[in-house]
Amino acid sequence: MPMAVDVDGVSKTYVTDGVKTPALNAVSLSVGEAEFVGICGPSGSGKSTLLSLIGGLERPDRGQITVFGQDLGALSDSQLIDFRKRHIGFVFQDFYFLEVLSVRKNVALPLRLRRLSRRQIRDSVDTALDLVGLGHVADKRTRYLSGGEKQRAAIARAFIANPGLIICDEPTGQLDRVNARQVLDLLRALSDRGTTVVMVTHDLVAADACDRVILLDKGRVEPAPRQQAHA
Ligand SMILES: Nc1ncnc2c1ncn2[C@@H]1O[C@H](COP(=O)(O)OP(=O)(O)OP(=O)(O)O)[C@@H](O)[C@H]1O
Repeated sequence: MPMAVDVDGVSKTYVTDGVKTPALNAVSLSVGEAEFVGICGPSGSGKSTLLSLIGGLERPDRGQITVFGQDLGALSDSQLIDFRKRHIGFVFQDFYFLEVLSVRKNVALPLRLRRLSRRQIRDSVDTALDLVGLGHVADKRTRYLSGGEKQRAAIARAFIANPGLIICDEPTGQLDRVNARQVLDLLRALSDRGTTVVMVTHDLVAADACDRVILLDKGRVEPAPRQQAHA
């Protein structure tokens, strides 16, 4: 399977007011193209740090992160921003919507950097909103959406520019069972059509929806549990 993400010997320590907090320690892992991978582990184990390093939002102290064959460490800050815009979609718990704008305008934002006509943007946004079941609220301001609707709008915004990789931090964390299922089904559909999905989650149902789960503990990857031999 071709690899979408390669993390090789990555360490990260935060330093705040002279206090060092190790977050990741010699982490190595790979995620295949179109794989849907969950990252689980106790609070403080380094899940969000790993996600932001893979997403190129932060840089590691040591080690190498390669996304679709590109060593992120070899890119300047502006090249990294450009790489993120072209290849990575983000779904965070805080939605970072421009709340005074409509759902349609928020979802269209990643397309504004592309040379597309208004008509092409409108068609893409309509298709994306239909896919996440939000066509009927396209002209509402995002501040008036429910939690589940906001999460689905965030997913539409993450995939509208067709990135190869989508990373999500607790996308079902604040949702009831029905809305969580819808979000997981959407992420599965994206993976089925070739998008790589990496998702941090505490939720067992969400973890169960993944092709594979990577366990972190105290900044290290836990070895995958061995298959139990049945008597
Ligand atoms: N910006 C930061 N500055 C200082 N320390 C940080 C920062 N971000 C994370 N940390 C620390 O790094 C460690 C790993 O944090 P991280 O947020 O990656 O864990 P997590 O597994 O995502 O936790 P949670 O499940 O609670 O969100 C923790 O000890 C945390 O306090």
